Amino acid sequence: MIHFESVTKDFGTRTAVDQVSFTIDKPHMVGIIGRSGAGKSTLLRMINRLTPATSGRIIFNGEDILSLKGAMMRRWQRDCAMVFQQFNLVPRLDVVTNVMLGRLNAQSTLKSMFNIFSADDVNTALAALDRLGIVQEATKRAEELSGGQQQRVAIARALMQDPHMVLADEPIASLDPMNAKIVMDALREIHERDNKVVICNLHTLDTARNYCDRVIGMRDGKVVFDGEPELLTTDVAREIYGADESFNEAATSTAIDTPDASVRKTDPAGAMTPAAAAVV
Ligand SMILES: Nc1ncnc2c1ncn2[C@@H]1O[C@H](COP(=O)(O)OP(=O)(O)OP(=O)(O)O)[C@@H](O)[C@H]1O
Repeated sequence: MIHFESVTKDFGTRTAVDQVSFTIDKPHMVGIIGRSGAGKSTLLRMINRLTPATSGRIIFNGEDILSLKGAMMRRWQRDCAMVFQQFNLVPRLDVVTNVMLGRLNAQSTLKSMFNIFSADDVNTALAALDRLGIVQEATKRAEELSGGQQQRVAIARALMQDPHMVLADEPIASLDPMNAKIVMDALREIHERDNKVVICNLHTLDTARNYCDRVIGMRDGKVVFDGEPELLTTDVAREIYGADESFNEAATSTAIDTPDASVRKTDPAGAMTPAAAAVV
């Protein structure tokens, strides 16, 4: 599906991502972990073309997406929707318009300039908000919502792009554990129900273990671990984080409580329960 070949990013003399190669050949939910500065965000931003790579190739459907330009590049950016730590909503715009902004790349410049959306756009946006359990907030301004709600709006906006894959750059880093769980449940549900690749940068080991099918560990720009979460032992984690014997996993925990042992084994028809969605 997507193949990384010696992908490298230098910022001046600093190599943020160093010859990274791996393949995602199944619609997995992939977690990327590592200490601050390991290169996680830079890697994700290169996929989405927000940060230009220094060298290497990222092949998707036989095409090197790092060489796409103009309309083809914008098309690719629509195909791999990005969710950010700080949500990146337009605070004064209402929620449903924020969601419809996910369609901007798909319509004419004139329509985009005046935020002209069709009835179909409105209905699709409302359906996305409904799926995320926040359709009742559709007419509120984005700034009136809690952080967890705003992140769900951002995910609805990503869905509006009808992407091949969703990239999430530390989507729960600004959230409390309850909201973190709701947002991770939502990403997992998108992965399971729509069979989409979700690549998620995470600070916390327990979240990666609970939600991801595959975990990639980065250290100093290099991939130092790539495997199923079951293989992510404390020793391996110590290696990824470059920590000594005193390494305490709890220090990387968001304490997300997953009551049913593992959400990775939930009902594929809908991992996010309305009850969970209604809490925020
Ligand atoms: N625009 C930039 N200019 C210069 N250096 C940068 C830039 N962006 C990132 N870096 C450097 O690249 C390295 C990797 O940064 P990156 O943000 O990718 O790491 P990260 O693993 O996502 O960290 P965090 O978890 O703190 O977000 C760091 O040393 C960082 O200082």
